[in-house]
Amino acid sequence: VDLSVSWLGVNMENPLYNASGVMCRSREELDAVAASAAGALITKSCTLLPREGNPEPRYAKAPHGSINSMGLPNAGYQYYLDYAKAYDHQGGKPLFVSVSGMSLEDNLEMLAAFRDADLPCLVELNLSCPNLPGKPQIGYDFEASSHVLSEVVKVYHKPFGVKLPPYFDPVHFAEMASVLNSFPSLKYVTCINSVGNGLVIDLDSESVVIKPKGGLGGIGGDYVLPTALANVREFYRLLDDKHVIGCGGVKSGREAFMHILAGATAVQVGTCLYEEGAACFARIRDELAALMQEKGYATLADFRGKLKTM
Ligand SMILES: O=C(O)c1[nH]c(=O)[nH]c(=O)c1I
Repeated sequence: VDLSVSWLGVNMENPLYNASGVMCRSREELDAVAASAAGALITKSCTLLPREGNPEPRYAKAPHGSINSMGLPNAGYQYYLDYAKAYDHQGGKPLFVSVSGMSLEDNLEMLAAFRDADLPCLVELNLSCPNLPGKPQIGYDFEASSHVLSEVVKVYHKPFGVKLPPYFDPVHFAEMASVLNSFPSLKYVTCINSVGNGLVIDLDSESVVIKPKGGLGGIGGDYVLPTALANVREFYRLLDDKHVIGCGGVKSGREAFMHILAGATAVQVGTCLYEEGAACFARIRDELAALMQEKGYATLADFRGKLKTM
């Protein structure tokens, strides 16, 4: 079977890569993803200046997934710009850069720097960090999203993507799709970011499991698969001439297959990568290949977006 994906001028030998935020904050972590069976890699969302992030513990494994309130810890955009400048873009694994400025001005300054560096990597603008106390998720404010994107396209003229929060209402899917469709150079969306502000309780200690925000954090893993699949399918259906990247609940070839069936061009792995390590990519890749073989599909295009309804 052929697991390759070619999209937006990049070629991936398989559709799997890390979710931004997991195994991608340092060059050592990024190199580990690049050295694994992953088909691509994406950096931790970056800010203008380096950030420590929230107090620890700020990530915890939960019975069916994970909770995190990292608070955007990152080395600052220059670090990832330098990594991108040194990266072997011809090596066959596309590098994506995630940008999540603390303000529109910061986003524009970082995007101008990436523009001027004229690198082959694709930029993913994060509109959905749920863990900055006092800062609402841009993606939940349709007017703010439209304003941010209007300013972004004045500065950044190359194709780019956005990381979206999960939506839970058909009216919201339609509203956000309408905003996104008015930006032709916005060529992909990654659905979904963690399900914001969940609360995991440990019964033995009768306590929350992470320190920031009284224990509130973004939820990932098995808990979010149905929501992730719904967002992939709805935006696949509603967006014009854009790709959808699936993220959420992928821990085997089965969930990767589901995301692609729902319309995903490629698929990111977060919680499972955090817990299992980079070996998960070869395992999930092989499971996906076996599933395709079993079902008689030779390529991803044979079943992409072909989810049956009743
Ligand atoms: O807390 C984080 O750093 C974080 N955590 C997430 O779950 N999603 C995000 O986009 C971010 I920027």
